[in-house]
Amino acid sequence: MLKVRDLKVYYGLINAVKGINFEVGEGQIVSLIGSNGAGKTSTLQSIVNDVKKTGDIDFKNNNISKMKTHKIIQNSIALVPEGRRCFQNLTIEENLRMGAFNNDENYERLQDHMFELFPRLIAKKGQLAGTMSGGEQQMLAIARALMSSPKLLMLDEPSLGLAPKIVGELFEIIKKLRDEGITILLVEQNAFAALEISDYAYVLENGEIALEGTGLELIDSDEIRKKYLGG
Ligand SMILES: Nc1ncnc2c1ncn2[C@@H]1O[C@H](COP(=O)(O)OP(=O)(O)OP(=O)(O)O)[C@@H](O)[C@H]1O
Repeated sequence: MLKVRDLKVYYGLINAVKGINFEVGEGQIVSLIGSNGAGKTSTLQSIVNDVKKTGDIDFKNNNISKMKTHKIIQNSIALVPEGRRCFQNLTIEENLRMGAFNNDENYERLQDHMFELFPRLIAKKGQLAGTMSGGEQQMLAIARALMSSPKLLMLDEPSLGLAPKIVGELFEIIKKLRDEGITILLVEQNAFAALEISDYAYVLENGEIALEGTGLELIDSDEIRKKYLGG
C-alpha cells in the first residue's frame, strides 16, 4: 500500500532522515521504533508532505511525493500527530464532526461506530476535549482521524505519557482497526507494546534503518532486547 524509497529529510544542515526505504503492506500494522531524535516523526511528516524532503513515496501505486498535504489527506491517509492536538475548546462530538468535514460518508453512522470502538468516549460526548484525561484525548484524536475514513492511519507515539492499562486498551483498539481492514503505520518509543502487535517493524537509528523484521523476530532479537526492551 505504501512504498517509501530513498527518503531524506533535512532541517537546514541537520540530516534527520538519511535515505531510508520501507514498505507497509495493505491490512498490516507496521511500526517504526527508535529512540528520541531517530527521525520517526520526520518520516511520518514527510509522507503527508509536511516537511521538506527528497525521495519517492508511492501510495496505492501512485507517486504522492509532490502532492499537497490536503490532497494526500483526501486521498485516504490520516496522521494522528504526537501530543494528540484535539480541539481543546470543542466537545467530543464537535471534534468528531471536524474530522468528518471532508467526508461524504454518513456522519451518524461513522460517529456511532467511533463510540462502539471507543466506549470511554460515549458517556462524555458533550464534554470539552480539553477537560478529558490524556488517554481519552488520545482516543478522541484517533477517532477524529478515523472520521475521514482513511485507508492508511499513521499514529505518532500514541502511548506517550499514558498509564500502562490505557496503553494496553489503546493497542487492543489498534489491532481491532487492523482487523477491520485499516492499514496502520505506528511510530513508537514503547518498543515492546508496538512490536507485540506489529506484523512488521523497522528500527530507526540516527535517521537510518538499523534493523527490520516481523514484530516477533525483533522481540526475540538480542540487540533489540538490550537496546529497547531493557535487557
Ligand atoms: N523543525 C526542526 N528543526 C530542526 N531540527 C529538527 C526539526 N524537527 C526535527 N529536528 C531534528 O531532526 C532529528 C529527528 O527528529 P524527529 O522528531 O523526526 O525524531 P523522532 O524519532 O520522532 O524523535 P521524538 O520521538 O523525540 O519526536 C532530531 O535530531 C531533531 O532534533
